[in-house]
Amino acid sequence: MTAVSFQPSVASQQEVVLRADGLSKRFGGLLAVQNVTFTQYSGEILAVIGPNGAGKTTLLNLLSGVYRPTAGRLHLLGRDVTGESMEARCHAGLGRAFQIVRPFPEMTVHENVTVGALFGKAGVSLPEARERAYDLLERTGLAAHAEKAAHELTLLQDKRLEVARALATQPRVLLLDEVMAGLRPAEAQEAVQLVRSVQGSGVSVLFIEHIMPVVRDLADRVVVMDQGQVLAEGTYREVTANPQVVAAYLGTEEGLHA
Ligand SMILES: Nc1ncnc2c1ncn2[C@@H]1O[C@H](COP(=O)(O)OP(=O)(O)OP(=O)(O)O)[C@@H](O)[C@H]1O
Repeated sequence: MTAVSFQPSVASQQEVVLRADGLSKRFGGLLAVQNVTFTQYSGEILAVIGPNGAGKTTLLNLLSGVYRPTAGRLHLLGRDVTGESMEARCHAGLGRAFQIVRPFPEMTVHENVTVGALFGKAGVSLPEARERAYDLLERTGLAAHAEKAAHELTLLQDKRLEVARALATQPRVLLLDEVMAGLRPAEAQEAVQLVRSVQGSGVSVLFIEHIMPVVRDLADRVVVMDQGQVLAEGTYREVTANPQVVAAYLGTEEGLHA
């Protein structure tokens, strides 16, 4: 398989926020991620898609520092973070929101986000963290629920809380792991607006998503993975017209848009 080289003309003028060079991850006999190379530019929304088992979650775990790569390097904002922990990457500007939301259930919504603010950057005082948390609750549409216990939230509100907690760490790059999963179409549209507003605040977003209309609406660029490798890279229109991509999704256009 050959990865399609893609050089965005405008983005190439911009700062590189994330650069993966030949990232690989082996689990025993399985190369779950193989020689993955891509660049993300400042302000871009980059989607990572691919059929089940393609290696997307493993790649996200390599980016956020859950796993160390078997081979390859990762640069965050020009700095080599390959050997650094999740915490160090978080302090360096990488935030992550998870598919399975795990807030502290007995703490209030506001307290949950305050914890994120305290965790993210060294030297943030408690009053500053509390202030930032209120600001983020406004931005993520949760202000009216600030004093509720986190376990009282609906699924959509949970996802908003997860994004607010990740933003509280003041990331330059936000990784989103299938945050639309389980949402009804109208709720997914609300979540799309939230991600757009995150981008509007100057944060670059890299997301894994199975829901193709969400990918179409959000992604400036799409990286398609299959069997651990980058199969194609380009705009949504380019990658969905690529016969190799169509073939990877069960060999039919319907598979791609299912
Ligand atoms: N911790 C692990 N140990 C062993 N194998 C693993 C581990 N994590 C993932 N794998 C394997 O690596 C391959 C890629 O899995 P991964 O979860 O990254 O794919 P994915 O694209 O995220 O899939 P999905 O869309 O179904 O979530 C799969 O074959 C999976 O079984």
